[in-house]
Amino acid sequence: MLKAEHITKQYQIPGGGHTVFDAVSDVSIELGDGGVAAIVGESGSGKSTLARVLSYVERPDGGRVFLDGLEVSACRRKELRAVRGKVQLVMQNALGSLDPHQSVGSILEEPLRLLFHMGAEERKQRCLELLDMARLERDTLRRRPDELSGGQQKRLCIARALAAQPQHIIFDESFSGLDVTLKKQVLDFLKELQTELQISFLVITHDLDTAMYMAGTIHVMRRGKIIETLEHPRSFSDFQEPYSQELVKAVRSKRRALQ
Ligand SMILES: Nc1ncnc2c1ncn2[C@@H]1O[C@H](COP(=O)(O)OP(=O)(O)OP(=O)(O)O)[C@@H](O)[C@H]1O
Repeated sequence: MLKAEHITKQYQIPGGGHTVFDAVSDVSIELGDGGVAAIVGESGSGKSTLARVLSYVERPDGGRVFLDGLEVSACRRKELRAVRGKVQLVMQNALGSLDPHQSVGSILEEPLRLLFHMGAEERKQRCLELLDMARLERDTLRRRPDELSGGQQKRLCIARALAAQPQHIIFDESFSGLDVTLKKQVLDFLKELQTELQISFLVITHDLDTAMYMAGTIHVMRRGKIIETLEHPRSFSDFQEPYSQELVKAVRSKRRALQ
């Protein structure tokens, strides 16, 4: 269970001297083991900042983050080693987050060596399993990331996240930049994977449609705060907050534009 209590994260206002603002303000959220949740909100609402705090890439300025009862937000670097890899963050820019000089094989082998100290033969075997899980051809192993399609690059990022044997994977706008058909393929693949592995997924998106398609629990975020949380919404009309209704309108107009 990943649990955040009263998280606040501040940044300096650009050009504002030492004046700070709350990018995330008093957010509490719980991610159970298994299941899919989503955070939806427009650009700048604090979603990525919260994702970085939840995956202990950044420390909060206020509040606490717990993983299975361990207060990770208070852990020193050395203490974090025990839980390294348990929360994985998959970013929007797949290619940018992959080393272009490394082969797919060495990208996948790195976490296996660092986290599990696997020997060469075991690593090779595990890499093949990871490719299978991510529905990538086995001969992908020798290729470089820039030789893969956009969809394959996303799958590689997912395979790399899976290499760490995580309990939670946070997908931060990981599906934007894909065309409609490819996006649906990736989302369907993730749903299958989640059912198969029972890892908890947190999907971060500005698109309410994606959130509804993927998640059982939907948190709506605005100006650093979670303003509405719905469990298993059946339709857009379940959303009550006026801002959530604005997101609904955005989905409807996007659907009209695609017709
Ligand atoms: N490292 C940083 N330093 C200073 N300000 C930052 C930093 N990271 C984010 N911010 C600011 O914090 C606010 C929230 O940004 P964040 O990226 O978390 O929003 P978001 O909802 O993920 O947006 P998007 O959907 O565009 O990625 C924004 O005003 C952003 O400019």
